[in-house]
Amino acid sequence: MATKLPGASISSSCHPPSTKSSSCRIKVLTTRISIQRKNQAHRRIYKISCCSEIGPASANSRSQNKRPLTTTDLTGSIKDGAGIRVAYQGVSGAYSESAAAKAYPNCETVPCEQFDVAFLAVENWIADRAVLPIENSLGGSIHRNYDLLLRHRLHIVGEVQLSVRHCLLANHGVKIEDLTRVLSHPQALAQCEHTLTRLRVAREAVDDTAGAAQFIALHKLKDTGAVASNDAARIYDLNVLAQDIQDDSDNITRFLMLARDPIIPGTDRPFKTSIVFSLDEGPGMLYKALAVFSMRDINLTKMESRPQRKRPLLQPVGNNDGLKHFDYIFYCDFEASMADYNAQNALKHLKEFATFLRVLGSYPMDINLI
Ligand SMILES: O=C(O)C(=O)C[C@]1(C(=O)O)C=C[C@@H](O)C=C1
Repeated sequence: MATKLPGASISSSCHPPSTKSSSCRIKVLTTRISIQRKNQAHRRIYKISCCSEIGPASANSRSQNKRPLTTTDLTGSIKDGAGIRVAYQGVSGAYSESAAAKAYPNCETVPCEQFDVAFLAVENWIADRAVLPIENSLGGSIHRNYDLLLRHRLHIVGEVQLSVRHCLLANHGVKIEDLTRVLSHPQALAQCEHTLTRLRVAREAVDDTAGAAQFIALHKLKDTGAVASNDAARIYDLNVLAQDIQDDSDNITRFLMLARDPIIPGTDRPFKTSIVFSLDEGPGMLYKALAVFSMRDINLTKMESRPQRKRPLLQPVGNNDGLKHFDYIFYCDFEASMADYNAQNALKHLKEFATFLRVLGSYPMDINLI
């Protein structure tokens, strides 16, 4: 059968990165997304159109003997990830790819150049899910992804916590004392602050940890190392000069899984809900907002404030007429499911005085750390 996707359909001048689905013929393009093909150095440009279509490659490619799908097939495949394409930022060997594999073990991963490309890949049906780092126990929040959550319309459908163990990688024959420079993702460099200071090497930020490993391997650099995973060492054939170089052995990154549609929240296991809201300026406003949770005994697990990009400066009321101050939006995670009346009432209450409120997702908590 032809795969006619609802909403925006996709077209491209080359084949999609999927090796598993070959039944789609893709054409006509307007918006461009560059996605790095897994395990390949070259990049292919994918283009997306709102008016194009995905059709059958040919009548011959249709499978004659396929049995009809059942609901069991669907629920099973979401859980183990079979047939699901998961976009992540970076190249093969990035921690985000490991997070994707933890969430959807048999999924097909789709490497993307930037975080916003991963959002677009899902919005435009190139991928089914995006997996994005949101916070790290040593480095703190990944602000870019907070901003993108608000800018895009995807829903959080899950979270994954991953223990991140960094290695210092170099080409074969290179010794630690040969290194004058180390490349990695800014978060990874921050997580290895002490080790890198001790080594007295210059730090250079690149888009992702595995990209740093790929770069030093490709250019056969003898004076430059990379902070990346054991997987990256294996994939790009690099030597591991040092293991576990993060400042604390408990280095955990929390990733979010995003989808075009929300999941139906349950009460059968621990759930978390993520919201974003804004408030009027005034004393005690944030206190009042947080009280809607505390008075219902709902535990908050994370708060993050970000400047409102469209209204960064506020003209205050009262006698400070000349002064302007910043206007913020608040991201908040709490331990409750939106299927729970208590949580619904808390949000109804918050809505009475919040100037803006959006539920980003209600999803099962990750309680298995790996
Ligand atoms: O560069 C990678 O490998 C990533 O997956 C990104 C990222 C991040 O953005 O925090 C993910 C986990 C680690 O905390 C370091 C880097």
